[in-house]
Amino acid sequence: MNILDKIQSKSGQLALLIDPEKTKNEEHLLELIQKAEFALIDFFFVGGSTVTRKEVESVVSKLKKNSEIPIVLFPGSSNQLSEQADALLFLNLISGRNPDFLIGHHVSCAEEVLEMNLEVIPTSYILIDGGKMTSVAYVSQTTPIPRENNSISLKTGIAGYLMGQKLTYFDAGSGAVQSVPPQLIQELKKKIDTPIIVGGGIRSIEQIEAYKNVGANVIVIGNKIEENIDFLLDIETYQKSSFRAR
Ligand SMILES: CC(C)=CCC/C(C)=C/CC/C(C)=C/CC/C(C)=C/COP(=O)(O)OP(=O)(O)O
Ligand SMILES: O=P(O)(O)OC[C@@H](O)CO
Ligand SMILES: [Mg+2]
Repeated sequence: MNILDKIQSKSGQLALLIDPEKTKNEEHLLELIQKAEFALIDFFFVGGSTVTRKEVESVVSKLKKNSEIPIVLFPGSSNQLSEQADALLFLNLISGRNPDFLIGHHVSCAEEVLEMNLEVIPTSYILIDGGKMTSVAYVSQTTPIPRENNSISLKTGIAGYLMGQKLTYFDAGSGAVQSVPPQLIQELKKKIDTPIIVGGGIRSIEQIEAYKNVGANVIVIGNKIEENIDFLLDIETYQKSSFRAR
């Protein structure tokens, strides 16, 4: 099954966001992989707003060597590529109006990406205000959509779909204080049939459950696990109890 089909296949899948700038120690990465496997994590997302190609390649090759969990590139720029990954989110930052993040990075890496053996997934990337300035907003020099304005967020999601994007990623930004309103996902799900990813500031099993219930296909967790790797043990317990309940 390709990665987009796997994303589409059900709601409530989990992605662990690995920031290569914060995983330079191999021992730590191996512990992360082992705990992620026990926790039945569905995807590794790899990327960051200020990461170099060398850092991406090094982390991806270690993940590939030590795990079967699919690796999805979540790039902050046109140089965050690695042929050893399984898929690339070809992000279009459509909540913003910065041409570099709408088309510039894409042109820079176009020929190279076309020749790579990667599944390329055209993705609407929509930043929602998460209650603090985030690295992504700063680096991309874009303004997130006001959190309470579901109408703009919804229309942006629909516009991306009409432009042919295969996936919508709502992000409140790494370390957000408030995560994306679940209601937004519920509303967009009623209107379009492509899958939805949500991330930014997700720190509890209750939030994971809430996003799963509104039909989010993939729920991304980064900072919470960077701060406390044992949150993966809570996820393991949750996953095993929800599998039993089926
Ligand atoms: C087409 C290609 C290859 C790239 C597109 C480039 C675009 C449009 C990127 C979107 C904007 C952006 C900068 C996204 C970064 C996403 C990301 C991996 C965020 C993770 O945030 P961190 O950088 O980890 O934040 P911290 O500083 O909190 O760690
Ligand atoms: O690090 P956190 O806050 O979990 O955010 C994950 C990701 O969606 C950020 O782009
Ligand atoms: Mg980070």
